[in-house]
Amino acid sequence: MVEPVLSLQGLRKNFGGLRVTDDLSLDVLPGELHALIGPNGAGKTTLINQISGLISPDAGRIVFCGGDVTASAPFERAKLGLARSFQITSTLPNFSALENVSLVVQARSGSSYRFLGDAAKEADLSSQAMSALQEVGLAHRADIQAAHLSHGERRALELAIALAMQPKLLVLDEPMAGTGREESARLVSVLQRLKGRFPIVLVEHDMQAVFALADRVSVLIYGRILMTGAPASVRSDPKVIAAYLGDETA
Ligand SMILES: Nc1ncnc2c1ncn2[C@@H]1O[C@H](COP(=O)(O)OP(=O)(O)OP(=O)(O)O)[C@@H](O)[C@H]1O
Repeated sequence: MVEPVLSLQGLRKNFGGLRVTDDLSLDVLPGELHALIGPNGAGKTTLINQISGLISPDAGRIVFCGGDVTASAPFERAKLGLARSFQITSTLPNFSALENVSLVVQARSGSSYRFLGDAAKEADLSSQAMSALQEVGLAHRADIQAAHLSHGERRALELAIALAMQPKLLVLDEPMAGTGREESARLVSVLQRLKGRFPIVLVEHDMQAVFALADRVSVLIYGRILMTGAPASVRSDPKVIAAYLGDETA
């Protein structure tokens, strides 16, 4: 049996009297792009906040790469390789695209630069950061301040930052939100290229993107998984159509 990279086991979360995560179990397998879809208020953000450690579940367990991280802080999970890219862009606006990625490469590499001189260190940081920018199609914008990038380019920059972290799991919270049709298509093709290298959990309302990218889709309704399956079977499932997709499949 394949060991899941991430295993959510019987998670439960209440906000006051409202049960937002309801005995939820879900496995993310090596290399898969696992999309999480569902109507507004279904509990998707609350769930990924529990995965990244911003919110503690009231009950249940979160196992990441074989270890129990239920009680671990977000930075501890990040150190283990759990990378999350936020719904609201989180780049440093006054730094160039290259500097934004270089900072992450530097933080990750840490003490491995101890024996290098400043110039060699600088060159190595830049070349690693540049190759992450290349992978997301932003190399030609390397010297532009993040504040001056388009919305879609900033989303791509976030992906480059996530790549530079060399994650064991990448959690993406609505990467297509606020992007136009063209930018969204460009992000889909970047994700097409990245997928398979590490598992990705993708929360996204753009169903075209979800069905183009996902290996498996989980549908969340009222804090519960209604169904997990291949995109084609989810898309044609009467329960899913009734609860969420409606006309979107037409
Ligand atoms: N900190 C909180 N305190 C109280 N209620 C909350 C809190 N965070 C979320 N909720 C409620 O929990 C429910 C699920 O919210 P959540 O943001 O997880 O849904 P979602 O599926 O991500 O929605 P969307 O697609 O609109 O982003 C909603 O009813 C929301 O109002």
